[in-house]
Amino acid sequence: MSFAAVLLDLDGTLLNTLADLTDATNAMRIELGMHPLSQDVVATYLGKGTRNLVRRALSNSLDAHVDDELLDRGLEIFQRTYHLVNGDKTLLYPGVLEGLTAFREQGMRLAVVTNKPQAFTLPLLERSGLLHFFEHVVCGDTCAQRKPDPMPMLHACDLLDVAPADTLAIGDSCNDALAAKAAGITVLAVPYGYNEGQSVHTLEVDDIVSSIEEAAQWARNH
Ligand SMILES: O=C(O)COP(=O)(O)O
Ligand SMILES: [Mg+2]
Repeated sequence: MSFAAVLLDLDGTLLNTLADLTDATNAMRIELGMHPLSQDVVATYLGKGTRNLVRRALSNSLDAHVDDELLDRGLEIFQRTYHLVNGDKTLLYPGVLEGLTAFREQGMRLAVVTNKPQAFTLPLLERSGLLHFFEHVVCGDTCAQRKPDPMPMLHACDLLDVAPADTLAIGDSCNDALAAKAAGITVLAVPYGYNEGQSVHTLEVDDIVSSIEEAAQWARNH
């Protein structure tokens, strides 16, 4: 089988954004009189978009309820701070440039499908030098639903004018795996990102690859 397009997750797949996200999270917690959290804890709260990160960080738990007033205050502080630090300590994972270049050389169309809101995503892709690889960028606030709903991946397929069956997705979390499977898209996982504290081996994916470069080799052989 050969693929016409590749949909790439952003946080934990292309870019290691954990340090900046932790700084903004802790600026919020400190301003609200709470103690800072470690990067390891914040890593388990990533993946379901900014509002869920803020809710999880305020309650210091994965699924506790936070009242709307506190959530809105937290969100305002988080957004203000993250805009200031977005990209400062962000690093490309090894093999990303090689892999994206190889996909393009194989003639594949590329899009990002991220749960990060657009206001943070586009400046970050620009600053990281990755934006030019992608024909489309679908963000957490582009569609009515975010991953793990299939809607943003199906929207990316529509924008690229490719069938889901001819598309490959690559991500680091259950949100990517579930969205891709529900959309009928082949999906690979990388093991170095953030999967809400779970091993990537628990994911229903077609394979696990060590890098985007290895994903491009995998695509060439399938
Ligand atoms: O913003 C998030 O929660 C994670 O974004 P991602 O979909 O790029 O991993
Ligand atoms: Mg991710």
